[in-house]
Amino acid sequence: MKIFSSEQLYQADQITTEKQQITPSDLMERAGTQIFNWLHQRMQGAQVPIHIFCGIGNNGGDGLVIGRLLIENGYNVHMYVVNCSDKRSKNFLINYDRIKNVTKSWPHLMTSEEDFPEINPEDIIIDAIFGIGMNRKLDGWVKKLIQYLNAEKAFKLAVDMPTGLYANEPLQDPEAVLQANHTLTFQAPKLSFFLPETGKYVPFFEVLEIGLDPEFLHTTEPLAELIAKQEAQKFYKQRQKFDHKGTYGHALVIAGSYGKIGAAILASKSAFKAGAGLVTSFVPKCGYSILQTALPEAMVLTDTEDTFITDIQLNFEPSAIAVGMGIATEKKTVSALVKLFSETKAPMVIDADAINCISENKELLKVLPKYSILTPHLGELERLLGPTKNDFDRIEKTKAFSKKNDVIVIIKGANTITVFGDKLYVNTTGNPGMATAGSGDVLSGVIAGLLSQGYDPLIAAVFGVYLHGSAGNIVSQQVSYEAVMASDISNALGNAYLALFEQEPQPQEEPQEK
Ligand SMILES: NC(=O)C1=CN([C@@H]2O[C@H](COP(=O)(O)OP(=O)(O)OC[C@H]3O[C@@H](n4cnc5c(N)ncnc54)[C@H](OP(=O)(O)O)[C@@H]3O)[C@@H](O)[C@H]2O)[C@@H](O)CC1
Ligand SMILES: Nc1ncnc2c1ncn2[C@@H]1O[C@H](COP(=O)(O)OP(=O)(O)O)[C@@H](O)[C@H]1O
Ligand SMILES: [K+]
Repeated sequence: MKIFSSEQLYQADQITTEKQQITPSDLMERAGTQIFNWLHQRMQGAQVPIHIFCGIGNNGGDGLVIGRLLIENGYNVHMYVVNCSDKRSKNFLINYDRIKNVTKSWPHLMTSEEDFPEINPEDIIIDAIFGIGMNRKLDGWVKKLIQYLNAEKAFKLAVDMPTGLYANEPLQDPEAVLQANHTLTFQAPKLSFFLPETGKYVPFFEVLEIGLDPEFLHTTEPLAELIAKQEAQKFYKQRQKFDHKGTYGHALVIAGSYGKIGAAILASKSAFKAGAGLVTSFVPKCGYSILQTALPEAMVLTDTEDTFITDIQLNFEPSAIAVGMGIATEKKTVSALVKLFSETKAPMVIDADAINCISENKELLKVLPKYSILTPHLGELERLLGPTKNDFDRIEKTKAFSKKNDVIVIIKGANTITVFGDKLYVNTTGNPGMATAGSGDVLSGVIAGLLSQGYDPLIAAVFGVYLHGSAGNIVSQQVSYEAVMASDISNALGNAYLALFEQEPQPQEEPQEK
């Protein structure tokens, strides 16, 4: 699914009305009707008080449409206009006027704190104050209204987006954002829904299609691509009957130091689980017996040094490499990386301490192999790029880094984002159970396993992140978030592959009346 910017959505809006020869208020009617249908299906006429707060732009216009349709269908509706400006949009006014046709109780005009209504915990609040058109900080009584609504226990449903958030810009005032329980967003999710500073205000959302021009949606390069099952399925490469282990490549995992040999085991095992034909683990000498015992399928090469890596001597040509997990940042390890980066042709995942080595020794950037995949968590990313002001600034700086160095960067987090030049891929799988030691090592192994099977680096990155999160979801459903361990995620990779093509359970049909 595509994530469009607010500018692109306005453009889509305009093209749609032109091509479909409809008015903007027809489009607003579609949008409002979708939300009404959503509510009607769930409420089935229940007389719970519904408080609709409408701004003075088109988000407010949507709120007026929803209110009209609810009133027409006999719901218990209370409408308010958050009258923060006299500059009401044309389509707001059209729908303001239409309210007359269905009720004698005109929406309550709010102009100060004195107008805040009483709301009970079991009521419903609909936030149609601002959507993608909010263009400055909320202040005065409007900010107080948001805080007043946040303090209420009533269920809060945001129309298009919670008031106070921008679709694709950083948050300005965390104290002036509606804490929606659920958001119904039109046509495409917004980037801010997926970033830590803003996504916390969008715990649940659904996308409602409003029939924007399919050609525009199809041909426009989006701000970002959302990767869910449907997208991930397309990446999968079917195995052929006469394939043999050579077909799936020989992955090399360079990992571990004294006390951190587990990182090498987790990554090597995950490379196997992702489908690599052969896996060799390169570790300091102290890791030899540990690896041979813990992972008999892997071949092991060792450094001359006992406790950390100093010189990576190979006796084969790897088809893919994952390097850096638990290797520490000793001077000799940095020299080994310089040599590896300069001499190796295989596609490479660069993780953890290998990223820290780059941050501390910028000369490594000069030899960074093109199309390498860097997998930093936020701490590692900031060490690499320097401090960033907010989530959006971080993305922009990562894009610039990716372009400058011709590499793919995976920003790990709740919604991991893969960055390649201006392209962004936002992952949808994963859960807080994965915030556990070693889960990043598993990811590096998975991506190396995909690379070794011949997946293109960008696809290996995006698909690997999806599979890794999906495996994490499978584990957490079995054992709780708390009990997820990295080795469980690795073990669940097989089920993550199976889940890719599993049919979603169909909703049970109501039994027919005899
Ligand atoms: N294609 C689509 O996606 C479709 C979108 N649709 C809907 O339209 C919504 C976007 O509508 P929109 O452009 O009218 O913007 P909206 O969010 O109502 O606010 C703008 C108004 O608020 C004002 N204003 C701004 N900031 C302010 C502030 N801090 N404090 C005070 N005032 C402030 C600003 O005034 P001004 O800056 O001119 O003073 C302007 O009047 C979108 O979210 C969706 O719900 C559907 O109907 C159909 C298809
Ligand atoms: N709250 C979360 N939701 C989803 N995924 C998460 C969450 N927290 C962590 N993860 C995932 O777990 C992995 C953690 O990686 P990392 O921090 O490098 O772990 P480690 O260094 O211990 O191996 C990343 O892939 C990240 O996306
Ligand atoms: K809203």
